[in-house]
Amino acid sequence: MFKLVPLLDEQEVRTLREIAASGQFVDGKISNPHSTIKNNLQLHDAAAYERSSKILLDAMVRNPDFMEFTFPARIAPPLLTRYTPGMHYGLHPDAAYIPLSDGQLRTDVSCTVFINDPADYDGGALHIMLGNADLRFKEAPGTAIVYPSHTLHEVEPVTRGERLVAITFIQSLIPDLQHRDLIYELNEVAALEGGKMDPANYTRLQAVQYQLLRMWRR
Ligand SMILES: O=C(O)CCC(=O)C(=O)O
Ligand SMILES: [Fe+2]
Repeated sequence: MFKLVPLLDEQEVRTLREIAASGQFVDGKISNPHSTIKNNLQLHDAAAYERSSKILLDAMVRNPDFMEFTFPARIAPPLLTRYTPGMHYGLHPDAAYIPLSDGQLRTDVSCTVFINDPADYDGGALHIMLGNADLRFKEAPGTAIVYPSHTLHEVEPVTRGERLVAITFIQSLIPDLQHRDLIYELNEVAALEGGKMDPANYTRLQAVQYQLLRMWRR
């Protein structure tokens, strides 16, 4: 359902901060002109966007936790966004589709990568509602939180300092959240315990894993 993934090393975090420090940011409404709840800044600088999104995409694609949890078919180029005091992003579900240069991407999984230190700002937690439960994330630099795009979530107002994150959206090969979670769990347990199993039973377990993929992977 949710997963925290250690995504970036210190050097990558440093480079992304440098890119943010020298890149031009504009009002985030540029990509949601009719939004009344989005109040943040986003990177708007083609060269900086290309460099930063490549660092983030490369880190995602080589990270087994990220890949095995989200089953990406496509990942939108991650975008650096910044919140200064008074900025926030009100409660919303993510739009079902977002336009990309190579066609629309269906948002199954949303992702925030924390770039600056939580001690550098007050407020600014990513608040996600899961049924009646309220979850708040304000993670260490380099950590990513991945969560289902349909959940209602918000960025609480920043009251001091600066919140710098990268955000992206993933279209999953297994669009159904329950299916994706079940396959992830089954694969995890098989990877952790398979070596200790009677080989004949492990073969039977693999047959189930493969057949579920045939049924649920799109
Ligand atoms: O900044 C974040 O953590 C999330 C932003 C968000 O919800 C969005 O861009 O849709
Ligand atoms: Fe969102």
